[in-house]
Amino acid sequence: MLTNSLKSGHSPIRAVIIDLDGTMLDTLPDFHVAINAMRGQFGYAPITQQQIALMIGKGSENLIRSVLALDNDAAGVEQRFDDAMASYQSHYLAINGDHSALYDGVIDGLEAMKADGLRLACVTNKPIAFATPLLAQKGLAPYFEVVYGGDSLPRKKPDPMPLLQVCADFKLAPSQVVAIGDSSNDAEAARAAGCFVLTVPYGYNHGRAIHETDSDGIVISLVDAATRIRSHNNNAN
Ligand SMILES: O=C(O)COP(=O)(O)O
Ligand SMILES: [Mg+2]
Repeated sequence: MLTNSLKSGHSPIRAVIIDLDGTMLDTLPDFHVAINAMRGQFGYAPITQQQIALMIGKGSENLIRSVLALDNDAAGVEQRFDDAMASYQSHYLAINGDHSALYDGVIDGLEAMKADGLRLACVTNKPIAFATPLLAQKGLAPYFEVVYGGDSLPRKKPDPMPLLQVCADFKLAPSQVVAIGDSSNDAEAARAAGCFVLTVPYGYNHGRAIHETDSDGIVISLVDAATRIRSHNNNAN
């Protein structure tokens, strides 16, 4: 049961907003290849997946600034930002999905949610031009009625804007919606929107244990999440 469902009078959950990187797909190897291709072009030494994992979660601009900051002062970062971003984007699009894999239980979890009549949206901080072909390539696109990338709206997670937009699209109150993600960005956005939030422990949370993030529960897979939502709804009014 979702923690907050212990409150009396809770309504059933009707929709689920699911994060992409670190929740449905292990995309770290794609980031690694694209970032090091960009770094090679600029004459910078390759960096490790572990370094990149700490920088993922707040969208491409934040990632590129963090990567450039390894070799540049603040002025150098801004000076090289546009060229580095263009290089990174072309390298990423060239390999998008080639080195990424679905986490266990993703398809089964999405199937279970669909079977339970839940509406599904994907909200990612990944640019929409990366997210759309990636969802299609991995067979995830048909599950989602709505997809928002980090550049689809004026503000991205941890701002609640994309989650509130999904609630509006689905004509649901935030209290009828649960977000599932791997990072504090997802949890903060959900809390600010007034949605429930479940977290997964296997993704990228800026190097922090997911237990440090405030949520309504930690689920080991999307199958586990589907089970929690079903039990919440069985106890709802
Ligand atoms: O691209 C990122 O920074 C993270 O994307 P996510 O929101 O799907 O985890
Ligand atoms: Mg994520």
